[in-house]
Amino acid sequence: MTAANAVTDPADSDPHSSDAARPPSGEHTDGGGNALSEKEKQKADALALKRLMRPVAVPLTIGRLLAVVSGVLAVVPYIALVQIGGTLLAASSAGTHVDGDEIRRWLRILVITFVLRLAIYFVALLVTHLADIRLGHLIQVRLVHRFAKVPLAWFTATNSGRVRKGMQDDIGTVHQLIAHQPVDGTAAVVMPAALMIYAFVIDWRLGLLSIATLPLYIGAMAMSMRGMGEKTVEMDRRLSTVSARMVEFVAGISVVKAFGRVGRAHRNYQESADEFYDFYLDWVRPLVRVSALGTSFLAIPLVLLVNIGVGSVLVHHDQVSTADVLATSLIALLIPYALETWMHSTWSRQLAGAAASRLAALIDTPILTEPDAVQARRPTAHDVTFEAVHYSYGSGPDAVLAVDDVGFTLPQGTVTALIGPSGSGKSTIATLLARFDDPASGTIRIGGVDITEIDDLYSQVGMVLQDPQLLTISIRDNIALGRPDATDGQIREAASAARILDEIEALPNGFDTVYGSDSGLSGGQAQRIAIARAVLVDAPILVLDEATALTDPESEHQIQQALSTLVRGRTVLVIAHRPEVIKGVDQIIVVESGRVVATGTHDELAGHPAYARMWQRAGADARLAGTHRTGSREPGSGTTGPTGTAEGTHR
Ligand SMILES: Nc1ncnc2c1ncn2[C@@H]1O[C@H](COP(=O)(O)OP(=O)(O)OP(=O)(O)O)[C@@H](O)[C@H]1O
Repeated sequence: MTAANAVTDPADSDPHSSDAARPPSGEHTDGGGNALSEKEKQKADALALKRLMRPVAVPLTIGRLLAVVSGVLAVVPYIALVQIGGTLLAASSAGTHVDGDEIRRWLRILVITFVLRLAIYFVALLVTHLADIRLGHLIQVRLVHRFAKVPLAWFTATNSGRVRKGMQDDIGTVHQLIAHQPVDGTAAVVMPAALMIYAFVIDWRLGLLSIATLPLYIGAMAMSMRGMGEKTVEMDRRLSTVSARMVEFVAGISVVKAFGRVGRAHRNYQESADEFYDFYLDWVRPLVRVSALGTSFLAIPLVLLVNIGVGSVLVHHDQVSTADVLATSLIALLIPYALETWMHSTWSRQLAGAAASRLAALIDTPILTEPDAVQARRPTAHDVTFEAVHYSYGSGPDAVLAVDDVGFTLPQGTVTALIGPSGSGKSTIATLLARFDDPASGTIRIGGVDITEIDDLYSQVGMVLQDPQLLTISIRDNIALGRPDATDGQIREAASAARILDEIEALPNGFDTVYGSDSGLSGGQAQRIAIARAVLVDAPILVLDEATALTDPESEHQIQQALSTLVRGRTVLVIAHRPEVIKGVDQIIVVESGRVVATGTHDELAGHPAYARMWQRAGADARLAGTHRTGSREPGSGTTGPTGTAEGTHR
């Protein structure tokens, strides 16, 4: 098992295990998808936490044991104090010399145990902090590995918000628990327990006095803690919503601003923030009153009054010594402090439980099955077949059926255009070929091999999407993304084939220019860099999202040229958003409402009603926009269509 895998059991990460079916929000359901009760949720949180902490269980146990030793050692300075006080008082009441050796001996013991206790405490914290750093790293590595295999369709704005919260906030919340709770929480129980026992050993009445106000405090705190678990979970859920809404808002800010709808888009975030504020205020207001009352029972003046006041009476009746009273009074002052620490660590534990649940859910995000290392295959031919493929976005009543019983073949070395109205399922069909997600049913094969069994599918299927997806790294690395071992010569060749070499060299830092940081690029330039990337990968099958729909004629021309080099000799599937770009292709597949309604060449489809509808729609759109720059005609009109992406790409 690798370090990264150690965060969860291999069985835990099985995408088909019940855990994998858990929603990624950290919201719990039972096997049947029913919501769990708050008690069950807390139990699930505790289990998730235990599971998350498993890789660092040993150092955490060491931290706890050291905290026990440190807590017990905390008693010794008090014993020394009582002994020193007793020696001084005995000498003063007998009118004899103070036994200096005795005093010095107890002073030495006091100092040594005090320093030793602090040192052990420090080592305990060091051990747990190192464990925390290791665990944080393991979780991050595990998450990154997991996300690399998660279907792209999963990365909605809401899930991306959850990833951000998991990677940043939740790992931070769990830190408190791993690095501090084992030591502080253990010491907070052991130290007061040991001190209390010692107080009872000194005198049972003084022992009782040292904890006299404690029941009142515990009563008040129990009242304020009622329903705390449920409230904490609720608070966390609401915070997650606020966080997800904020991410949604920020992700769409450019569009929102462009349409002057900041107020409306902001409303979702504002509403969730307001709801959180109201919830928090309602919860905390009465809590503060009760806990203020509880804390007053442990106030120093009250504790001293009870201990020294009643203690003096006992001294007066010669039942105990003054030193005994002083020692137990000091112990009485320390107990509330330890209690506070304990309460704090209980609270941290609850918060961390919810955070751990969310992290566990992220770690278990369902992934695409990987081909078995032994059975993984490489196709020798490069024709593509879709057989009875179904695919839906989401599940349950909200599921959107995007691909409905789709079947077709892309013969090797041909260009096929997918065409259909907006929302008909073109992009979904095309991205299924690159395994952005797996179909709910049906099979996709390359050269007769099921794509789920193909080793390194990305060397078989290249993609050029409308959004070129450049990263904030150098242009060189952007081009070499799919082939990091490519030489400079190969990268330059790819850039040249994509008609972008001269423009890259004209940049201040050439290929070293960091995209988006040193320099921005026009849409057309970015698109050609994406084409250079695909040229370099040299995959025999290519998925092409018609990339020129939104560019100006000059850019379109350059992209056409780059694409014509790229598609040569490959099996190509073009997602055509405009019918006028498809006239020269080998095959046209018309899609409507997720179904293939017609297949053939432009001429074969000339009389087909679905194909005719496409052209009518395109004509209407162009007239509406007043930008019918291509002069397209409906099929059968006897006029040749325009030169478009696919025509330009036809071999
Ligand atoms: N991430 C998503 N979540 C939910 N539904 C989605 C998602 N992406 C697409 N859909 C839905 O799936 C259906 C097919 O969408 P798809 O993007 O494949 O169509 P398209 O033909 O490529 O559209 P366009 O030409 O506008 O790009 C549509 O109903 C769409 O609303």
